[in-house]
Amino acid sequence: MSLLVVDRLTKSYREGKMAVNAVSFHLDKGECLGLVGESGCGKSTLARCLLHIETIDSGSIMLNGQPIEQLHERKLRPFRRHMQMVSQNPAAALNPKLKIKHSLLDAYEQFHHQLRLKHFTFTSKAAYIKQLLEAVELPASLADRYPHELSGGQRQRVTIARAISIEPEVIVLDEPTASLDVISQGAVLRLLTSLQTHLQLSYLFISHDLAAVHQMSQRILVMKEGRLVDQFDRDHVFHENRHLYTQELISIF
Ligand SMILES: Nc1ncnc2c1ncn2[C@@H]1O[C@H](COP(=O)(O)OP(=O)(O)OP(=O)(O)O)[C@@H](O)[C@H]1O
Repeated sequence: MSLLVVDRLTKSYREGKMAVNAVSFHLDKGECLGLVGESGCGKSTLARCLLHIETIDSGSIMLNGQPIEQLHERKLRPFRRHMQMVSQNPAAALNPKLKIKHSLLDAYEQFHHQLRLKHFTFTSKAAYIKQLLEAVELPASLADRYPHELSGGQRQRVTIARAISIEPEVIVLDEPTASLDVISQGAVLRLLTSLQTHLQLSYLFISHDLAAVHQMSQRILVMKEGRLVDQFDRDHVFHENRHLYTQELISIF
């Protein structure tokens, strides 16, 4: 059974203009599914709909076989811990007034009563924070700093640490390296791949960059103007049957 099944998900902001138009796909356990498309094609809207940050117009979202698209906060809670997001702007994702250690405890404090951690252990706040920082290859000394005292790459590692802190099954990675320089981008992608293996995570990896999507993903979805126009296994990227739009993306690959 697939972990996440999305069926004909549709979202419009304004009458007649679909940001996401009847998008269907599934994500299997342990898989990294790539979603590529140019700016404005609806990738972030799709991500926000999956996380219930946006309401949807129609369609369904099944997580572990349960439909979640209509659930309201109380009933949604048990599912929220299974799906986390890392977004493109770590500066906006972290509260500037909180020290890193407090941001890292945020998800644990919300969900601790329903957690049974397999990889991390919570013996004390300090020990837990140390494990999380280690997992994303950051020094423990960063725990007492504020977000503005970190580099962009370090901040993104903190948001990744926060996402994995409650050991979700799915992480939606929405352009996780968009704000980073090329060297940090490579390092963060390698970290994400290593965490995926160690923590048995499933990713929906969203990017406008086909090269990054190709590096990370076993299967790739291509989105254009709100619709999925192509999907294929990683090894079939150069196949002659690729959609014209995919071929365009490949030409700038
Ligand atoms: N809050 C909003 N209100 C109205 N329209 C929106 C809103 N958010 C996005 N849109 C519109 O929906 C469409 C899809 O935007 P979205 O941000 O999902 O695309 P994207 O592929 O993630 O782009 P980018 O990579 O630049 O973030 C665009 O036409 C955008 O202008």
